Amino acid sequence: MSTYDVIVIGAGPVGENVADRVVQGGLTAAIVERELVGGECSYWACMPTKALLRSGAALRAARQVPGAREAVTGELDVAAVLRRRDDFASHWNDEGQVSWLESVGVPLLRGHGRISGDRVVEVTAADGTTTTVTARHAVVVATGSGALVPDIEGLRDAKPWTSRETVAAKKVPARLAIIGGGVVASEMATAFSELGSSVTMLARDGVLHLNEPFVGEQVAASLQDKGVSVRIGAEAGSVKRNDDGTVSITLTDGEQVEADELLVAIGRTPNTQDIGLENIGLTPGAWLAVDGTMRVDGVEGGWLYAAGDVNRRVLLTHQGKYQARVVGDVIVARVKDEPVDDAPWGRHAATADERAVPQVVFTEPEIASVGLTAAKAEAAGLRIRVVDYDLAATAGSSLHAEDYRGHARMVVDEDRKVIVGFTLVGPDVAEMLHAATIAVAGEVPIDRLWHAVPAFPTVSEVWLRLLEAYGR
Ligand SMILES: Cc1cc2nc3c(=O)[nH]c(=O)nc-3n(C[C@H](O)[C@H](O)[C@H](O)COP(=O)(O)OP(=O)(O)OC[C@H]3O[C@@H](n4cnc5c(N)ncnc54)[C@H](O)[C@@H]3O)c2cc1C
Ligand SMILES: NC(=O)c1ccc[n+]([C@@H]2O[C@H](COP(=O)([O-])OP(=O)(O)OC[C@H]3O[C@@H](n4cnc5c(N)ncnc54)[C@H](O)[C@@H]3O)[C@@H](O)[C@H]2O)c1
Repeated sequence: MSTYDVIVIGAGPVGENVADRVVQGGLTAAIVERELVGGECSYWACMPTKALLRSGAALRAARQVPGAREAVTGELDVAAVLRRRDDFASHWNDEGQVSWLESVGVPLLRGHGRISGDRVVEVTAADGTTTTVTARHAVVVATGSGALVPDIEGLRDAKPWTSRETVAAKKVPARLAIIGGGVVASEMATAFSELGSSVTMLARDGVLHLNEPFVGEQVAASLQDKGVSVRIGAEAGSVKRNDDGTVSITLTDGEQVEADELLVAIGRTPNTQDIGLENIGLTPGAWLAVDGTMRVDGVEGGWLYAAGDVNRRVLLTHQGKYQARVVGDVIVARVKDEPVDDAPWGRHAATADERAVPQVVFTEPEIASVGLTAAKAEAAGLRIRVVDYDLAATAGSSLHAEDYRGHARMVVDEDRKVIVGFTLVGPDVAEMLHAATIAVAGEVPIDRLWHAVPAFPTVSEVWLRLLEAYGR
């Protein structure tokens, strides 16, 4: 039996960062991983999806600028795009990340981790051997999430693609159907239509419908321009994999959709089914509810923490890594009996999870947003003012691309005169997002923002236009 100060279960981006932070704080930590060190993000999510999307975006960008456009004489090289994707997924080999763990002094325990009692974790290796490790102070669950597959008749038997199979696809299907209208569905519809698939998107609840309304409208319109059949309101009733390998989807209105592959992208389920939660009075398969310092609710002694996707606060890598820094620091503070600062915006509170989550969706157009939408701000009881501006109406955007189309929205809390939400839609808006994140997280007063002068001629001049529209 080995003992460490902290044991982390799951070496995705979040678990890795928890372990690193704990060790930086002077404690010992070991990490348990059953698959690849680096987790979903490195091999089947963020990195390979963005690699699949980037070549198409670069081609579009060149085609939107006269002079460059004339130099583009061909179409996307699909094989080269897939090779680049393979490189960004490190060929599904985690040697690089294992070396990093070694370099930061975190032992890796390969195998499936299960909590068998208070602060005790059993690790079952691939050959079936089991090792028991004990944590002196804390166990952190960072086991992430997997694709949710709904109970639709015939769906599981039809062996649909989840995000994993789609992201790692060796060839591009001629016809791809997608159930879902969220982030994965929208990004993969963009990527695969640009790689040559004929895509049908069954977006029961709309396209990116949790964002500002203009987001889904613009993304749906652009997908349609690419030839994607965007079926808002369409719901799959049953699914069948045919003898010739194709898939037939019967919609609830009776219509039939035929495809070569079917991607199911309707959200995530927590990886907590088989981690021993029943041994400590928690429910297997449930999301782990946590307090503001990521300590799991209802565990006597307060030794269990959960960070990243598994706590359902925000299912994004950067936000999970932010939680990891909070967890690592708060465990160290508690062990060393140092003050815990878990007040809003304190060092040991993941306040931004509720107030300032940035996200970029790499569709065409790109979506960059932070904080609350107007609808969510109103639902939260804030007295707001919404300011909109046409992103195409700046000198910077007209230079950036011919026929630039985009939109910006700023949501102002009228009682505090600070921005609580910001959304940008348009080509290459991703890199403009951090200014908005700073304004929202920093609660920068509108009056002071007038002194943050955007450089001319950049697209970010939209900040000045939004302030002018708001008035002084
Ligand atoms: C297609 C797709 C694209 C995405 N794109 C983006 C993006 O562009 N930007 C972004 O911010 N987010 C993106 N996300 C979300 C992002 O991937 C997740 O938020 C992130 O991976 C969560 O990190 P995590 O460490 O919590 O979990 P994971 O990355 O899921 O890692 C959990 C790790 O725990 C291991 N594990 C699980 N159970 C056990 C066990 N019992 N014992 C041992 N090990 C275990 C798993 O093998 C895994 O390695 C995307 C998601 C998907 C599906
Ligand atoms: N660029 C990024 O930041 C990025 C990219 C991909 C994924 N992600 C993360 O991964 C997570 C998972 O993405 P996702 O797209 O699977 O989930 P999602 O929650 O973004 O979207 C799921 C969609 O499916 C719909 N839906 C739910 N049940 C359905 C059903 N039975 N039939 C039809 N539609 C149904 C929902 O209304 C929603 O529109 C997201 O939370 C996101 O944060 C992020």
